[in-house]
Amino acid sequence: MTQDEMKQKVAEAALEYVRAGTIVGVGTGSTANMFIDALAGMKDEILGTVASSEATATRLAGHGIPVLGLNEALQQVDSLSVYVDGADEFDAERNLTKGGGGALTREKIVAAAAVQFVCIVDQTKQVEYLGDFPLPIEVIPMARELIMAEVVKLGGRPVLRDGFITDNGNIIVDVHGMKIKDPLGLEDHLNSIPGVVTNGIFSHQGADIVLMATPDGVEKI
Ligand SMILES: O=C[C@H](O)[C@H](O)[C@H](O)COP(=O)(O)O
Repeated sequence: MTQDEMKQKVAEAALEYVRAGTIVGVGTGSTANMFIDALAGMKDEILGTVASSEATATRLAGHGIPVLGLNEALQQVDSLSVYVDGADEFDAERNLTKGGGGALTREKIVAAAAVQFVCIVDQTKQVEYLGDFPLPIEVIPMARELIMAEVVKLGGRPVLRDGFITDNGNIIVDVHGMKIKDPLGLEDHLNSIPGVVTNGIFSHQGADIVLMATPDGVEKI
């Protein structure tokens, strides 16, 4: 089975967590895109969606799936019923690294607004420790050098994501070479540096359920 076929299977499996009459948070990336395509079959059953990026909003709208702003949604309901999104890495405690597509900040916000975070991945994303995948940090542009210097002090190798601007108008610094043994502590520490918008460790907003596709089927972790 190819990686794309595994992504397809796990995207379809996530439909089980979509409840009729609710607002659904939708992630960003190639796996989330397959979920969006599958969700199109349920578009008349749900109240609407909240998108974690402009790209996701465009894809949802292309299927005729209603897209609401988060503020608008939370004026109608107390919380989103579920947030479905992919990840770049996950560990046994369902801590995640996200932001390979640069959508980490809005993803974290939408995840925080949902009762349940269902993460959809294929088996290539499973790790013992986060950090093999370079950790993205969304940064206010004027703070770039300050933050890169702080990352070096922590033992990481910061690399500016060349020519990339987030949906929020900021830049991304990818941190290479970190073995992340304390995801919660590093998430908090990096977020305490002035100029950091957020970083791609999802430990506070870790997944409630990871659905992992393997060639033998979809496992629930
Ligand atoms: O910013 C991007 C997101 O965090 C994605 O969820 C993550 O990069 C995984 O994407 P994919 O499903 O394409 O591997």
